Amino acid sequence: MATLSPTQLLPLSPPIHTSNSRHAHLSFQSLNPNPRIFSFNSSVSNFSPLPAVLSSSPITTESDSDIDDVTLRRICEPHVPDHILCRMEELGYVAPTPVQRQALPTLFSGRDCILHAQTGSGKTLTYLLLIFAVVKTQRSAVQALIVVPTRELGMQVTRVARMLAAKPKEGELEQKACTVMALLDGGMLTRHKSWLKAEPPTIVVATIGSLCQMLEKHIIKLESMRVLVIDEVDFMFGSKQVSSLRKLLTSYSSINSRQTVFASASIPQHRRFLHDCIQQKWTKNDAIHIHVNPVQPMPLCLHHRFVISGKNRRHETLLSLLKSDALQSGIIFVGEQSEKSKKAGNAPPPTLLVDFLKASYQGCSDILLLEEDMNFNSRAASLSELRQGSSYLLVSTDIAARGVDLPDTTHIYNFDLPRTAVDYLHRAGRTGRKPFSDKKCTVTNIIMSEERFVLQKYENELMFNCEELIV
Ligand SMILES: Nc1ncnc2c1ncn2[C@@H]1O[C@H](COP(=O)(O)OP(=O)(O)OP(=O)(O)O)[C@@H](O)[C@H]1O
Repeated sequence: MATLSPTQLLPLSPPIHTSNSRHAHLSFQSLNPNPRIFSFNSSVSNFSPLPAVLSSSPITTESDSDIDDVTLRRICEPHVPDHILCRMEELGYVAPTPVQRQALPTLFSGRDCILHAQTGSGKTLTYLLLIFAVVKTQRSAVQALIVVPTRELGMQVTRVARMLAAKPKEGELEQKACTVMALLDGGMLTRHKSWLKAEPPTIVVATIGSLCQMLEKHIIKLESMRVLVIDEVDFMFGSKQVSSLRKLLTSYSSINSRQTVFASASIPQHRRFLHDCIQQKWTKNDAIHIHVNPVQPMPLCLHHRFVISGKNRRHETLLSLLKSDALQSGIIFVGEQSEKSKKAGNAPPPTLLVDFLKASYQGCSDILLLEEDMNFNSRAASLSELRQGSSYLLVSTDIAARGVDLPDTTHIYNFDLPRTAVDYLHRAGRTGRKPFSDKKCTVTNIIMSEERFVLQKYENELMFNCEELIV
């Protein structure tokens, strides 16, 4: 199984026809000269003609004005219980985002789906609403499983699911409240064991490592699972845990008894992935790829800049950017420490940067660190502190690049360039996360002159423009 890498994207075919021109789609295909390298299933060597279900068609046949007025409630009724819809509205989810408008009717029809839409477009609420439509809280069994790549993303998805699942008001319904368990690496598995034995939760949000431990010991059972979601699917298939993921998709439950949803903002070679999903029986034959806004992989509200800086001046460059941006809240992405540097006993670069900022930057009350080597409690504490603070500066490795939702983030700084275009897309997507806001957010790259061509390559692949800033 090969890992997924950045691929060049190019408009390939003419728009796939839709009955409504506003939903017209273009398909993209990787230009990678050796497609097997990036395959989700390198064993599939001969391509049969691609299945006819490759791209989404418009789900609705309503007129333009109806579409403009449509509410999430209208799309979800009668599938999602009313108390969940009320809670959803209390939380401020009233109008659907494009992915919700396009995907929910298909999801409610029971089809397996690859949910492919920009960062910050509302994919989490989309699959959670499907789950709430399907599960029956009277049954005492795990009925929905959401698999995520990191503990941080798992905590966030659990938080949203629990907010939506808040107990029905007294007398309103005889229903039991829906329970949500977070089964995440670094958690207390003994506590979870007792919970699973006493009364299985309705929804489980899990990282694959912890989940497999529970599955192998038969502590968690998935026979009653009706919905399986794999979030950040391209990352999951490119990770070391791919064999566990394949096993989960094929051995612990049957595609016929569950609905399978794969979600991500980046699915390189998505046509091939859909093909492999069907061939490998990870999904049913009529699985659909719903690709929202394929001509624009990067959210339009982002303004991209770059600053050329000498290697030894990057801390000062960052400091002067922070001062001139007068930012409210931002994330600074730093590359991982090399093995050589670790062996030499050097402090990790994110730690050094936090120390530098604490000593020299007064513009932000909270300067926090998030990196893989921190213990799980400190990682959790960093994120929950951020969610409470009104102004923050988070210094992080790519651990915060996928899925983490901090809607108040207005600025992203790439102190080190990401390794791939896909990584750039996800880092940049940690800002501009208020679906109905037209506020511009900024992504700034601090680069050395010899890195300009790398950034240019990302601009071409992801179809955005980066403006030079002289500081
Ligand atoms: N219908 C809606 N109305 C208002 N806000 C919404 C709606 N749906 C989602 N949001 C908000 O949009 C933000 C982004 O949503 P979400 O985290 O689901 O994005 P995503 O598509 O999963 O992004 P990523 O690919 O980066 O993980 C969240 O803060 C969420 O609360």
